[in-house]
Amino acid sequence: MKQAATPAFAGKWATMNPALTPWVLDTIHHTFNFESLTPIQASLIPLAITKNKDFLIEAITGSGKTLSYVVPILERLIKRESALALERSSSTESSGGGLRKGLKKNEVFAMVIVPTRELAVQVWEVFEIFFEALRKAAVAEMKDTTSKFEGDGPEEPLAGEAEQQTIIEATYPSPLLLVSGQSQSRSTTTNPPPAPIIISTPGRLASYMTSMTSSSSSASTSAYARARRALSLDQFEVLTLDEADGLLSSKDHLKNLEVIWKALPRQRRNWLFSATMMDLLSERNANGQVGLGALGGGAGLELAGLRNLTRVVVRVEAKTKKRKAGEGEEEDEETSRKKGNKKEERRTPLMLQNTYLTCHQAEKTLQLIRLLLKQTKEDESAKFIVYFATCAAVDYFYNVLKRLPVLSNFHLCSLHGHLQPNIRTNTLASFTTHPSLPTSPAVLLCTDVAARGLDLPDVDVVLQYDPPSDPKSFSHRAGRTARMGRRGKAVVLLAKGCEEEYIEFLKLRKIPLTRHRYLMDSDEATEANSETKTSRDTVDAKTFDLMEQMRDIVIKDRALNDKAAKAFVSTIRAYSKHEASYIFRLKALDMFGMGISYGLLRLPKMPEVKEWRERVKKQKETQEADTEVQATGGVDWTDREVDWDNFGYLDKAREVHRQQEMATAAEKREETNAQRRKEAELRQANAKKFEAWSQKVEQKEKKLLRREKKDRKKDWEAKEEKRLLEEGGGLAGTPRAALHKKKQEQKPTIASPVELKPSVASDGSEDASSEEASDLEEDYKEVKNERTKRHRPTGGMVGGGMFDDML
Ligand SMILES: Nc1ncnc2c1ncn2[C@@H]1O[C@H](COP(=O)(O)OP(=O)(O)OP(=O)(O)O)[C@@H](O)[C@H]1O
Repeated sequence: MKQAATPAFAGKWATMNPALTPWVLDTIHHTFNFESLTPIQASLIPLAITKNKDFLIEAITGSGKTLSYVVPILERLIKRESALALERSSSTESSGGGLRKGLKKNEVFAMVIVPTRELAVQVWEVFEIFFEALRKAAVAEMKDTTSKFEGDGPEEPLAGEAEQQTIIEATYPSPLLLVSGQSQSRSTTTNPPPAPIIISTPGRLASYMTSMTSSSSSASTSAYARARRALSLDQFEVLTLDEADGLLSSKDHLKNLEVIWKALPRQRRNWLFSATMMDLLSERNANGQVGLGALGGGAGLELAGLRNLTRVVVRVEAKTKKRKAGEGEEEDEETSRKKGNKKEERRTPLMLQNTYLTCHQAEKTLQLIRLLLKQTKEDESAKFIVYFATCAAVDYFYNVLKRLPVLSNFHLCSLHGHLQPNIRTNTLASFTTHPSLPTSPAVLLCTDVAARGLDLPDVDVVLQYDPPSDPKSFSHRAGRTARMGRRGKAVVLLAKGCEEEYIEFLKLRKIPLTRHRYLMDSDEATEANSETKTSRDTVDAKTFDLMEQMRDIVIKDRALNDKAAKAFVSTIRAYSKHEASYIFRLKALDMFGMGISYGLLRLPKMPEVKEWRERVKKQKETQEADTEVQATGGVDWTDREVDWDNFGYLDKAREVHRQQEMATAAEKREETNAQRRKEAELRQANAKKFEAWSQKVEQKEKKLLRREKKDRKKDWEAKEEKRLLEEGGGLAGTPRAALHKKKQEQKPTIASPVELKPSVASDGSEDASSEEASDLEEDYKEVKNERTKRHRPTGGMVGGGMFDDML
């Protein structure tokens, strides 16, 4: 795997026009051991040295962009120093020391801003190589002068060696490195003095500039004014933003950059570098604005005074062959070129074998492990980088994978933004200096903190466990391998049946991917069955063995279970924020598969999981086609049986704390329960009281109602009586009797032995039957009166009337 192809070069450093300062050229030749320029260096360096323009630069990863700005900054600095030295030596402001030095101690000439502390350290180291060489040259020059003076007989005493060193270090101070947890320069003070070149992340630089307030500044002074006063920026010339698209598409970075831009003089050179620089120009912001003006929700590059940017773009062309659909392709571009295939523009290195592997969500960890094993055994790879979506996921997988027996010979390191700065530094050093061999490979598990700009030597394979949320990161991640003409391989894991559209998406961005075959267990791995496996619908049985192995690790320490849950939840949150959200749909994310792949003991309680459970249940019960659930390979979920109360932390202090918390919680629960019981009893007692009272009220109300009813009846009867009196002179008896009669007429319900017929025909005339009816009515009344008499409760007799006899 460690073969290297010749990178494309474009001319020699020695013959560059304009010629480089001798000690700069010397350093490139003898310290870096570079003889030729890369295409981007050949295109940009002469322009950047000679033209007073602002540049927007895009060139693929690992193509030497760092030297493309380091060298011009140095050349411009040298020119400015000479000019000032001349100007100032004739005035009283001579810097002294007898060496050619024009800038004053606090005068800043250039700044390089990068998104991460690791990249800042790396850039600082490149500058420092030149400054070391410069100091060595100055020492040699001094020695020369000394021996000359000694030969000639000195006129004044010369400085000793230690003193000379101090003068030289003060004259050529190292660039000032401003990053979290560290301020590296020759100075050891916490707030180091400025040097001609400052390298920093935006946040640290902005706070450095604003914290260096002058004595006259007040709280009301603006941040920019304070920043301007803090440093002497009169001689400022070059502002470089490396990974500029990353910096400018982050709101946090933009806020800090605004402070810096406003403090810097408008008359300056701006150089913006990235492997994906042009993506930024075509990106839309939330308001639909396109291009530079759209950046940062309106802040835009115009804040930085960037208007007339000259674009310098170096792309690669690859010869590609026509492929048959479904063909297993794993061919690098060099092989393709040799076969004379047609040209295609691309934005990734030619020597990068950029691939994707599809598998079920549940199989991702299994495939990751098989990739690591296969690459070391078959391709002799020794250095890997594995990208995850979140810090928590890196942390968890680092802790579980390093305990898996199958990876016992791997040296695992973890790098993410939640680690302390010194741990980050040590991790990176441990990864880069590890004597990686296929028998003892090194693996860096990380987030996008290590996606951009890091020049980690000899990385053979980049694996993306989670595709990046920001598609721009994809080529930066993959670009940590195949740098400067070396061969390299990148594999992104995509969930089968739902994430494959990403392949087409990247193709449109000129990042073509080829398919990587699904990897079988080494026992059964043959090309033939691997190919069949790619089209399978069921989940690899080994997935569940791995899940149990991971669970066995997690069950040993509750801390791992916490990490697992955090990793799972944070990854789901990150998934929901994918910029390509129409491809990476949260709705289609197989929660059970993910839980299996993470080796979880139980699934966290979150709405997304609940929803997924319901969908799987529905699919099972109703057999209703849910394509997203079906695409998972039919995995189900079962919690591991765990005695959660007795599942403790290995860390003793933490376990004691948990036990205490449990005891407190139990006490609290008991208190709450007691309180609840008391409340319930009180409620019951109150209810009883209320019941008795309410019954009384009810009875009273009923009584009142009855009285009202009675009164109303009386009123009505009185009215009726009156009315009948007025109308019914012809009716027999007293008004009350008439009323009684009328009532009887209206009361048809008591069954009479003979059916009563209407006494008045419908036309109003009396008919023959009406007399008969009237007689019958009289008989009936008599019978009824008789019965009523008998029914009167006299002598305690109950029941037994005429109708009863009839039964
Ligand atoms: N002219 C050259 N000849 C040989 N090697 C070089 C040359 N210039 C740079 N390199 C080496 O190439 C590697 C990649 O360079 P560098 O880190 O500058 O790439 P880059 O384009 O900035 O990559 P990225 O986009 O990932 O930041 C480094 O190890 C660097 O030392």
